[in-house]
Amino acid sequence: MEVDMEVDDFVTKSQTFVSWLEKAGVTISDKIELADLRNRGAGRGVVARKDIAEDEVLFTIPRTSILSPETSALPKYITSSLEDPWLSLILNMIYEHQQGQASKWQPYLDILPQDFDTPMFWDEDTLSFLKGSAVLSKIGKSSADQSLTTQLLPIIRANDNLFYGNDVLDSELLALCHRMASTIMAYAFDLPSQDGPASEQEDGWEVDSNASTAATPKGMIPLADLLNANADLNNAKLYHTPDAVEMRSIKPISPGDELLNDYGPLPRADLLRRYGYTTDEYAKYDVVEIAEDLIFLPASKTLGLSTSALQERLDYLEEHDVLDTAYDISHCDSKELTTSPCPEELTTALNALALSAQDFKTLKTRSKLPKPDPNEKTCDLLREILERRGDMYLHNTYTLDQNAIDDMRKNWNLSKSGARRRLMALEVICGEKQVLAGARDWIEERRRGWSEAAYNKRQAEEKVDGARIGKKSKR
Ligand SMILES: C[S@@+](CC[C@H](N)C(=O)[O-])C[C@H]1O[C@@H](n2cnc3c(N)ncnc32)[C@H](O)[C@@H]1O
Repeated sequence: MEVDMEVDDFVTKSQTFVSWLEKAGVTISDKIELADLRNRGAGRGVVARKDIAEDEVLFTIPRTSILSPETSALPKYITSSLEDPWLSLILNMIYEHQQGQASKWQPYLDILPQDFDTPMFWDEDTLSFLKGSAVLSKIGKSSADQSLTTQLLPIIRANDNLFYGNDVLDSELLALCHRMASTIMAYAFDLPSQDGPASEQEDGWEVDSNASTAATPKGMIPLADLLNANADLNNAKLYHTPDAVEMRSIKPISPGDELLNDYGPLPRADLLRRYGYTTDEYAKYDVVEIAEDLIFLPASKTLGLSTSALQERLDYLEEHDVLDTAYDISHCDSKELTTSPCPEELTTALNALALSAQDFKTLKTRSKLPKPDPNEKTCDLLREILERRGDMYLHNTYTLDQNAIDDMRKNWNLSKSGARRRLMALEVICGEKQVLAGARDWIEERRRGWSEAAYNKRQAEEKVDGARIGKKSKR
């Protein structure tokens, strides 16, 4: 009975939303429709009803229907003190949410999620399944609590004529702020300025996700944000025109196929942190982040560098923009020895550390950097660094996790959020361990290449020497 009511509610909300879109001036191609994808754990999505060619407009949304600080009925002066566009949008969404039926966006707000699977909402026990992943330090619950509490709550309290905050506890308001923040993280788009050169383009311009900064204005774009994502099957893209946004196909789409956006090359840890889900298609973007404290000091000890010598080299690398607080190790093909799993900056830095005092002095005099290609010494250092990094996970092997994942996928009830979250955590961890294992294999392969080359060289030298001796003895 409860399930049926839930189904009805889901369907009714979808229908009300679709009727609202029409009233809001959204034009939708008759080749697509909203779909219920809960059976594959993907909520709502948009699917093709008919064949769609490349570069067809799938829907157009007037800028006036985008929910943003520009369009919300919340007076502008309320958010004028907020420099962060995220905070501004959170406040505008809270305002529109509290307006209920009086809000222009109510049918849209009604279909947005109220619960999230992002680690921000996990309990400590479930979070412990992510042990070892750098994502744990990026969840940022306490810093979010801090900025929401110190920047938004006072504005809500001070404007009780606009917000319904007075009969609500701080903890409830904070929970509402978090809900809106998480919605924005998974649903909002960057909104490029209406002015500027891009608006002169005739065909509209696509949002360049690389150009996104913390200061780029954000907005909630109804329907555009109902597209799910797939790193491999991306077939639609959002374009901006001066007065509207358009979703267009970027390849032919067949009836029944889902319209899929691309959230960018996100490792599964970030997909989980921002969107609260993981899929295998994003496994290729998995990385292992290694913090500097696991790298330079331990490497200097292995190399027998004094503290002052280490500092001198780090200062030099800093001057040349090579130092970072952390480096990402990525997937690699261990047979493809030219493509390293380590970023060039890391290899360059380790090569600089491994130089003799005299060679480092010469490098400095010439104001040069070592090549980013690892040599035998740096490979040894890298091997140690990867070992140390691997020790941060619960088990330094991924077979155990892979078995657990297979078991969970087969036998666990994944409609329960606890089970789902544990599975996603394990997928993240297992992916990272696989990256580490690949990097280790790559290093071993490289070392094998060197040993073989050294062996062949020795053999060749011995042959030459043998021939010489032979010649001598003949004489
Ligand atoms: C921009 S919304 C897409 C619309 C969403 N499905 C809904 O029902 O509201 C992003 C959210 O959709 C879900 N999602 C997106 N792509 C997915 C996929 N390939 N598989 C499962 N869930 C996905 C995630 O929960 C994510 O946080």
